[in-house]
Amino acid sequence: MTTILIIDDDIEFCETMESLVGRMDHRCVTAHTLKAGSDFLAGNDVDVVFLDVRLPDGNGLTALPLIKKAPSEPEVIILTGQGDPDGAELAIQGGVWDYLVKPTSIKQTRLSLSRALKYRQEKQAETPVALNLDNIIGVSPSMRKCFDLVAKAAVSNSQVLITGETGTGKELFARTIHENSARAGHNFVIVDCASLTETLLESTLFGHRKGAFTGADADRTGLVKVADGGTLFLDEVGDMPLSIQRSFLRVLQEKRFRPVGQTQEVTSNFRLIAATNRNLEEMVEKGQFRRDLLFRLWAVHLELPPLRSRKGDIKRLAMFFVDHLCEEYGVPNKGFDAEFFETLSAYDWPGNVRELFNVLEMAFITSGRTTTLYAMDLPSNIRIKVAKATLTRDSASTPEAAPGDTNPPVSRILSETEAQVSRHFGNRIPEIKEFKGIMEEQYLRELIRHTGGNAKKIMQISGLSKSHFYTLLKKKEISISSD
Ligand SMILES: Nc1ncnc2c1ncn2[C@@H]1O[C@H](COP(=O)(O)OP(=O)(O)OP(=O)(O)O)[C@@H](O)[C@H]1O
Repeated sequence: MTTILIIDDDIEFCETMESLVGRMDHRCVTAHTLKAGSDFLAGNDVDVVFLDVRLPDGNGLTALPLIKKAPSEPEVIILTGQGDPDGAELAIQGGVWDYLVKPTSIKQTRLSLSRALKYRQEKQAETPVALNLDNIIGVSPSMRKCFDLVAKAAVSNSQVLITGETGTGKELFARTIHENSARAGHNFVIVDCASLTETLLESTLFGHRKGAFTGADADRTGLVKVADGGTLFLDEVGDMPLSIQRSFLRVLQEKRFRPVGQTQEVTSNFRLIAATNRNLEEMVEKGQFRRDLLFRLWAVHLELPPLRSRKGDIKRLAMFFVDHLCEEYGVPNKGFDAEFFETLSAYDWPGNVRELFNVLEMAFITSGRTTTLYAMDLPSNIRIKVAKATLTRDSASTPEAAPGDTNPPVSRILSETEAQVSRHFGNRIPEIKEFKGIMEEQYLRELIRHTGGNAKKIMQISGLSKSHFYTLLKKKEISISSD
């Protein structure tokens, strides 16, 4: 459903907008401060933001760049009490869709909103959808942005620079770009610049003739040549010595090079994807990386987010990887106890997806033949860190705050339902009874979690009678203490 966010401190105006937007069949959310609006944008998909200029905690125009950079990259319409030509100019330069001065007519507001939404729809339809992303898991807005870039990179031939912390999937994304590109029928060649000495890196990249240096007892084809027609993936490019950066820049420009000890040049039509977890701009400033090479590398820049900033993906990644382990070990699929996921989401994952997969494999092995994975199966160092962090957080937060999870409860119910449905039914649409059953179960689990199992709050929020609530728990086999 299309979501419209109104950031305005005029409560009466917000109510008028809510009714206008509601009549257009869109969801409308209001925020009366910049902070409340930004918090909502950080965790939710928003299509259009109506933004006031003078707000109690700051100026809307100053906050515009941050609002435009929110994960869902919303369109922005400025709706201000004071018309100001300079402000309008500033806003348009900042990429706003429209600049309206209050009071505006209903017709004008509707028209502006409809146009912004139409533009957004067209913009989103531009993304190629035929990508094969079978091995990449992620539904968070930041990952969806990465998929859009993968799609653009796959249809182009330009250099790609992938940055991100260790274990965020740089190699996986590089391979995915290659496999979705016109070069897929040729080699995907990996060179790890960090693991080779300067001399070895040079001969690995460009090849050498027999006898070119001590130990060169046979001709060797360089990996740049092996990547002819395909993709060369330079991992840890920040570790490439300056002397090789110079020769490599020439190879990138001319697509020809001379193997060590050979007089004739060799050509190679390769596409370069480079990756690093280092800050190349900083390295350029310190004279450790060539600026001209950096400019060449980042024709397309894909920045992979750390796992701790997209905790909504942890559950799907875990289900994907444990299913894969079950298949590999030839055992029936395993289920998960709710606390298992809670512990995973409460941990910070400094080693990102690689660390998550290692931990899951340990838990999988510990669980032996049992058909469910419990938090107890996780390595004790993780459980201890989570327990300590939760204790510190609990003493400072409200009882309703779930550890490590910043999504609103309704989003959690919906995303849990979606995950369960896709797990059980794949692409098939379930019967309505089955679907309702799953949704009902997720609602109950979230309700218990949100209230910490407090019966009075449960009845207040849900409107259920005690007996009805306990009948439902029994039917769904949910125990209030373990959930
Ligand atoms: N979004 C994802 N979906 C599924 N698997 C993922 C995802 N991201 C990473 N992985 C898996 O995590 C592991 C680490 O990924 P990868 O080696 O690509 O990370 P990296 O960023 O290149 O790490 P490093 O910087 O240490 O070289 C791999 O097993 C990869 O398949």
